[in-house]
Amino acid sequence: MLKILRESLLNAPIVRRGDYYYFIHPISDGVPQLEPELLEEITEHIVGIVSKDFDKILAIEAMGIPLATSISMKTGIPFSIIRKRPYGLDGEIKLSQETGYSKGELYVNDVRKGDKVLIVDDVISTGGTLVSLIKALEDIGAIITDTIVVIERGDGLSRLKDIGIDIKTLIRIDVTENGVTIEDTHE
Ligand SMILES: O=P(O)(O)OC[C@H]1O[C@H](OP(=O)(O)OP(=O)(O)O)[C@H](O)[C@@H]1O
Ligand code: HPA
Repeated sequence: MLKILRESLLNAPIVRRGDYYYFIHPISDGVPQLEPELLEEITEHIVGIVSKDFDKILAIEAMGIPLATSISMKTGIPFSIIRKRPYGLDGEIKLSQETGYSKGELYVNDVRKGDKVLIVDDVISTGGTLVSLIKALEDIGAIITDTIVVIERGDGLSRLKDIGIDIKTLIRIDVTENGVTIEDTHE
């Protein structure tokens, strides 16, 4: 299972971003090109494991977008995007995003109290992005039916668990200067 994802991760190039070993992969970067077979394999898997009662998919810009598009087309459920730039719309919420190699802002629009949302993203690493986003959605009063992330690295998942947030991931990897190793595939 998840054969294409596993093989492609083992071939991922590594670059340094400060002290951070960053892997480059079609799902997390859009380069090398994203083959439809890989997207299909991942989408099938996601649709099979998430709770079915969401009425909106929330994608985190940028690399949550192809995943959300594909899940949306498979389920018929719409998606909106947590953007990196503001629109100034009524009710827009700004939050800080901190990863292992960057700091910035995210802007939530189009989520209301009682909305049942599925959050989707490509990678969890420090967990900084999801901690901020999930707190903001809880403040709005949205119901998070599931959070699904394709690739897990680092201690982000346990950081979320420590504050009572459970998410699902497809694969756990380790990244060093020599490349990616696969620690676990969550079938
Ligand atoms: O767990 P964390 O340490 O917060 O890292 C995870 C975040 O890092 C990437 O975001 P980035 O803004 O680099 O992504 P993009 O390439 O999708 O724009 C990824 O898409 C996650 O949103
Ligand atoms: N590669 C791609 N996307 C990421 C990474 C990484 O190493 N860490 C967090 N998002």
